[in-house]
Amino acid sequence: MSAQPASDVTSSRAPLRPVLLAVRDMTVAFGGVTAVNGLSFDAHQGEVLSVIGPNGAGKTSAFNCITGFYKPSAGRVVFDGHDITGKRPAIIAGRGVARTFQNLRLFGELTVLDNVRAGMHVRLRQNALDAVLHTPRYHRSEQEATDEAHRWLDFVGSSGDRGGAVRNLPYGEQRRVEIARALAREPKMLLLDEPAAGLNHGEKEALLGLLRRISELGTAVVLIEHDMGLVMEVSERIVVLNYGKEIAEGTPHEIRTNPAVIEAYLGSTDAEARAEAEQVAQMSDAEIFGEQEEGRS
Ligand SMILES: Nc1ncnc2c1ncn2[C@@H]1O[C@H](COP(=O)(O)OP(=O)(O)OP(=O)(O)O)[C@@H](O)[C@H]1O
Repeated sequence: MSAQPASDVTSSRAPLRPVLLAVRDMTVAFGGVTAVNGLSFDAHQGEVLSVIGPNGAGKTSAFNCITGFYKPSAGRVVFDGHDITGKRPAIIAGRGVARTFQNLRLFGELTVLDNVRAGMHVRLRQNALDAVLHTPRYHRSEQEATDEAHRWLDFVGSSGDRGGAVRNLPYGEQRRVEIARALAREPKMLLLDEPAAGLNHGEKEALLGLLRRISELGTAVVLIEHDMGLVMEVSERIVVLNYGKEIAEGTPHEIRTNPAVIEAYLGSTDAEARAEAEQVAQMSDAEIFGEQEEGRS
């Protein structure tokens, strides 16, 4: 199937790059709860797209369907021209989709380097015989993997001890290692579920730069995030969910001024969602967009 742009939503500044991910009429139901309700959106090659919405809006459920952890009850997911609807996570990962989770999923007892090398395992040119016999090819391939793991750790700005157990690193460092591991798969698309959660101000600034560097590699970044400052600064487009439905899609400026979005956040009974809305309301356009426009011109 050739992915057609979603027709039921509008964006005044449609990206010119080809569609990489096309989600169409996707519904996810758990018993009586419809977590995602007829969701359609596109993500384009190399863009940074954020998926936002109040708690329980269906963001993580949508991610879980795209990456094969849940099967949608209806609808289709097409990635890079392939129908991946309901396929297993390993198959979808093999197509070039990598992700991180809301809660860290690193191998805590393994070293930082081994965690990242685990991410590239699928790409290593080794066979079981090489591994058992420790052939020169095996040693070469192991050395290449180690060198590459160091490069990805440098890329994400990791400064912790790479030979020690990952669980001993501070939380923000572990987050970086998780992103390095996902990047080591050399994905076409990286989905990040709340990467800024638990980070301090400096770490969020570093994350912002990292997200831009990832998109400059040509990797599409799809982000679930509650930190509206980060979302508004880094995103080219934003998709907004509420009660499982898409209520808006557009540029940061369009989203920030969209009455349905303001209503969804300000009308929420969730204090965190209201705080997010206020955070955006208090930011000036120059604050949000000035630096971005400059950086991208
Ligand atoms: N495995 C599950 N079983 C039953 N209900 C679920 C399951 N996963 C999610 N839900 C429900 O689906 C709805 C959407 O949840 P989801 O976690 O996708 O929202 P979210 O937008 O990611 O929220 P948050 O911002 O809090 O992470 C919620 O009502 C949630 O309770």
